[in-house]
Amino acid sequence: MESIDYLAEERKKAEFNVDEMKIVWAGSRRAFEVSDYISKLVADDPDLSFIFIECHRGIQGFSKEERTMLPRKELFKNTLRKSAYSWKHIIDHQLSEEEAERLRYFVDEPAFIDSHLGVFIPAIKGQGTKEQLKKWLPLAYKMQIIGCYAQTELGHGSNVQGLETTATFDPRTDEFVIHSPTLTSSKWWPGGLGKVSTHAIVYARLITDGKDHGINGFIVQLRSLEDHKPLPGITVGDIGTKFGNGAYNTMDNGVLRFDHVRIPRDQMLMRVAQVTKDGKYVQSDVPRQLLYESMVYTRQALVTYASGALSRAVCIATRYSAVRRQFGSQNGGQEIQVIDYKTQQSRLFPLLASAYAFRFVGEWLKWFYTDVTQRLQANDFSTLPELHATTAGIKSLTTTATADGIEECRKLCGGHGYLCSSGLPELYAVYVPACTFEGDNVVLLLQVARFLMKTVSQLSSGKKPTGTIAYMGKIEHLMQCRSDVEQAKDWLKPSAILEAFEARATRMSVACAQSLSKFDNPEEGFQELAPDLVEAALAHCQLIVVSKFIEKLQQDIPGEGIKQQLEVLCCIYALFLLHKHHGDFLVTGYITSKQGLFANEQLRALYTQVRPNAVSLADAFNHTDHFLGSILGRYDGNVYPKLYEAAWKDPLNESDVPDGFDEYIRPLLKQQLQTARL
Ligand SMILES: Cc1cc2nc3c(=O)[nH]c(=O)nc-3n(C[C@H](O)[C@H](O)[C@H](O)COP(=O)(O)OP(=O)(O)OC[C@H]3O[C@@H](n4cnc5c(N)ncnc54)[C@H](O)[C@@H]3O)c2cc1C
Repeated sequence: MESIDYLAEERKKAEFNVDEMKIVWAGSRRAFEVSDYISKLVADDPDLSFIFIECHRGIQGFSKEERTMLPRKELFKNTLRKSAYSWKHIIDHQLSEEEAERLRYFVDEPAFIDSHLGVFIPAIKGQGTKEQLKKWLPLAYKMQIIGCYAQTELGHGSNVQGLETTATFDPRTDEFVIHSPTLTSSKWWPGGLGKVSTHAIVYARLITDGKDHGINGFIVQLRSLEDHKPLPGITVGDIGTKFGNGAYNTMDNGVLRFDHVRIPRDQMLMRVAQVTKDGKYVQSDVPRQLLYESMVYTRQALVTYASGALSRAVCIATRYSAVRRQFGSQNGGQEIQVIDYKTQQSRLFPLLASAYAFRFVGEWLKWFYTDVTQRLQANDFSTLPELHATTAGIKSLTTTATADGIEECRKLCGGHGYLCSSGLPELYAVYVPACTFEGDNVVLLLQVARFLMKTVSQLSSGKKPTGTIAYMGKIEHLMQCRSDVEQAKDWLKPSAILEAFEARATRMSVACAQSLSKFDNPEEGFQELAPDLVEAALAHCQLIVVSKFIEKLQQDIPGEGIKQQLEVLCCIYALFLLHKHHGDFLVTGYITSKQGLFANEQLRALYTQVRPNAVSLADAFNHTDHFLGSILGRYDGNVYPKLYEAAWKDPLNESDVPDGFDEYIRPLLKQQLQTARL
């Protein structure tokens, strides 16, 4: 039977070509085609016809339907099955590395394989010598070994220098002895460690000849490759159930302890520093920051994932807001679609705009990361500090905004948003640790602040700032200029927006630097002023996102109405931030309160402009119903019958009379609690 599209009227209102926008969203026609093909491969799961996999309740293929209802052990086993099944797909369909990454993305289930491919392999690539790459990468790429990234300990995460695990060199046997000297030195959190990984990159204090040389990475085998049992001296397990149903509980985040475990000397990752046979510590000319290159890689990737996660929540909330009606029926007509309420628009449309903004800054960050890594190969390390600060800052900004945005989308869906079948609770639960892993978001902004303070302090020495901090080169102008906005529509000019964000960021950084200079001890000053420094760092990062969106619009973007829509979204993103952080712009003296009110007036007008296009802008994300995993966000908008249907699939509804009636409900009703066995 032909299905009805309940959102067809909304789709007819679009003032742009949705198919062309899908390509802009994907980054290129090729990227779109790969994503489209792989997402459908996963959603349709064609191999199911001949593969029979026995599983709890008959779950097969890439189904996600019952994930939030499964007990942890079954959930985890099912994830193992899906990972193996994905790997089989990758081999059977001879998928490229890019396609394989897309496949894992659309399978949409955190698993050990993510740590293996996403951090273990990049860590070896970034920190290993040529010989080490030759030995370990083929094994890892074929999954003959499975690895994880074991840095965080029970006692220390953010403070990497505080890690306690030791790697002491024994020149007699040419080995390192890996040891966990205290309870707090237990490795704690690494994904894939608990139950699956056979190997780990273990970060430990390198000790040779009684001297501590700081933290270094070591490849350590944890489990037998025959029976998967932990090797002698290794204690390893899962750290326990995490937040939410389903969600990140598919991942075996682990705990690991070492009791004097010996590994050969050549399992120390030696690109940055070496230990010779006689125990001499030799630092190479490669900067120590490269030790954390894999974190930089992961952080830039997390920015694109942020746009993906936010776009899912926004897609669900936008479609549902167009389906949902409340109040305002006249003469027996239909009630108002909740998407037409200005309050709904003022909460939803900035998130829609943010999803696009994060997409474009993610695209740019990927380019920047590639550019810096190419320079590194030519021993040019000049842009490495900027890359560190930028990936840290943009990861922090986008993941915080995305986690908050998903929760806002849940609220935008009212009561039904609280049901797991809306897809939003699980999306939030699975996403929110991104604010913590790969660096706590506040700690990351403090790193950006250090970079900014250094930049400001170097301005007087004549060092010309470049790249994302080039704007500081215009410090004299930016410290004294005033906004020339005279009416609301003047805020549509990219130059007006850009100067506002540059002036605000510069003034906040300079104010922090001036306050810092009053302290005799700069470190004490930094601690005291940390909240202001975090705000200055955020202002700088918001400027980057806004400026990259504006830069994107300067490119040639073909397609009917595409550029106009993106211009509207760009202005919504920037003016929403200006409205939200109104105080910053006022206090730093760049705008008057009247100009602030103009920004808000313009914002409201932009919401009206985006309204007819909202559903189509969400369609342009090209999410399949399988990937969205949401009844509220269904493409066809057929929400109510499907919600009703889904309720009856809950295990509680398997019988009319619940298990426990005889023991606990009947005695209550019959006033027999005194004799009941409770
Ligand atoms: C789901 C998940 C997966 C993970 N996967 C891995 C993995 O694969 N491998 C791995 O090694 N680790 C992993 N981790 C660990 C993760 O990297 C750490 O949790 C993270 O770096 C934060 O460190 P922490 O837990 O020590 O937080 P803490 O640093 O203890 O943070 C606690 C609070 O203190 C604040 N704080 C800390 N330092 C400062 C400071 N200098 N100034 C101001 N405030 C500060 C923070 O902002 C935060 O509010 C994972 C964590 C999670 C949640």
